[in-house]
Amino acid sequence: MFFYYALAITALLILYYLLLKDDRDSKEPPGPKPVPIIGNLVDLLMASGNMTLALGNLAEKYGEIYSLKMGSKKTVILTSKDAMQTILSNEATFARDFTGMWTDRSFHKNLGIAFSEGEVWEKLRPWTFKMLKDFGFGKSSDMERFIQVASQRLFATIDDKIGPEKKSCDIDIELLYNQPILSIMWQMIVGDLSPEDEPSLKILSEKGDAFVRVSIFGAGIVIAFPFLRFVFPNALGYNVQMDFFQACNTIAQNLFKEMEEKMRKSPLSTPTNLLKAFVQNCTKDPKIFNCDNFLLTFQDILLTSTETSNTFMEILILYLITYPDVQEKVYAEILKVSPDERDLSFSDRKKMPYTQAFFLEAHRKGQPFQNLVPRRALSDITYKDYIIKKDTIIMSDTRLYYENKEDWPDPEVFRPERFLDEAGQVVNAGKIISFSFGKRNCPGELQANIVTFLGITALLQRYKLSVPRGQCMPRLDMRPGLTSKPYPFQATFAKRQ
Ligand code: HEM
Repeated sequence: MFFYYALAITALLILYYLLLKDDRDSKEPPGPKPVPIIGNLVDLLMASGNMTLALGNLAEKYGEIYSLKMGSKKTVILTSKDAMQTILSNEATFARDFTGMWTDRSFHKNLGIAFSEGEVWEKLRPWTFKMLKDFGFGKSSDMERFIQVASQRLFATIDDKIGPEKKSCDIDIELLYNQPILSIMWQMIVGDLSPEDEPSLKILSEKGDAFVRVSIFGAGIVIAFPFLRFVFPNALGYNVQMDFFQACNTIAQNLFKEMEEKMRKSPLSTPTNLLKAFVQNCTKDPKIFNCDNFLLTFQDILLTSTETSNTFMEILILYLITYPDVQEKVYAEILKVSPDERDLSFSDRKKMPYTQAFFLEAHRKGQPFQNLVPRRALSDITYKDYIIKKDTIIMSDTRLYYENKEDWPDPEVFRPERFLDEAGQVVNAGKIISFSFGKRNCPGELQANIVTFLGITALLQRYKLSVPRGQCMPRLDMRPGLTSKPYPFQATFAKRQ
């Protein structure tokens, strides 16, 4: 009998120890006490039903940097610009949370750009973005051509919907720009867009849209408990996500094989696009330049560029219809630089300060990437009096920074003028942090700016946008997901005379 009592007491003591144990070092940032297995999920849920709001709400109690446990993962959350800028610029944070579907999609190997680290990341990221720049990305005249092709295709679809009899029609904005942006990226990787490419683009676009839709659901839970993807693969969207990756891989593999074949026939031809340059490098440095790494680079470029830029386009359209006076001011600048309705070029933006201010304010208020992309500490890091331990996941939340009254008087108001000085020139552009910090920041910032500037100005040259008659004003809060995006809404597209 005594033995069983002793056993029961020991079990209770172990349970008590586990429940109260906090494996945090006193120098680690403060935070709510985690419980075994689920970590701080209850604290997050109690802070808000919306994960992206919950992170900010906890920061109000614990400060600009605090600790949480996502399941068993040690995590710190950064909420001030100073903490993000200092910590994310530290090279000891140039790694990612490489778990769950991110490892499955890359065959459990260190591949590609967005989730790789060490030598692969150090070589592949600068090489890829240099090539994209040499072959069009960043040279605005080539980009302009890519964007014109994509815009013409989109306008033809919209005009078709309006029809010959009418002057306007209502259009769903959700994912409207996914396919046009995808086609721009395709041209940048492959060099052009031929009719034979259309089926591949259609598959990527459809499966990409499905990927984005399911990835909204369950994003938080799967981060904390990656194994759940195998337990509930349908409910958590895992099957759809893997289906998209599989489709990307099949298409990228075919492109790679076809190019290998072409290069065998004429090995000395000069590369004119990223794909060709990649295949050509395979003989020189096969450790980095191989088919697996091409598949993941292809996936990464599509994944990182399409969803983010499409979300930002949705945000821009949302604000243009919600604030018609802002739309009129942007349109007035378009007319001023292009009275004869010629296509704008990226360099025109220098003569359009209000439009630039509109884009900056849309970044501040819309926050397309409110949580940036989590990093992982490669070694212990010191920030002020705190230590972030090796292998801690580092998450950011830009909301409190963008909403604080010291940096932004009247932060709740959408007011592009806050980015203009008295002479009407752009100021404070450096206060926008959507593209993150340090050498692991977003390498596509310039390209994203070119695509969204030319995409929106071409749209406004052709159509006046408004809230459809009889419909309520669209919601201005964002829904959480891979990016924070507007809730589905419609806009009326009326052809300008
Ligand atoms: C409005 C549009 C965009 C926003 C707000 C955005 C923002 C971001 C952010 C916050 C990160 C994470 C950086 C970090 O960890 O510190 C990132 C990563 C990345 N972005 Fe963008 N991005 C946008 C568009 C693009 C475009 C158009 C491209 C490609 C052409 C691109 C390519 C990438 C890549 C490859 C990474 C991973 C970088 C790495 O891990 O080294 N992004 N982006």
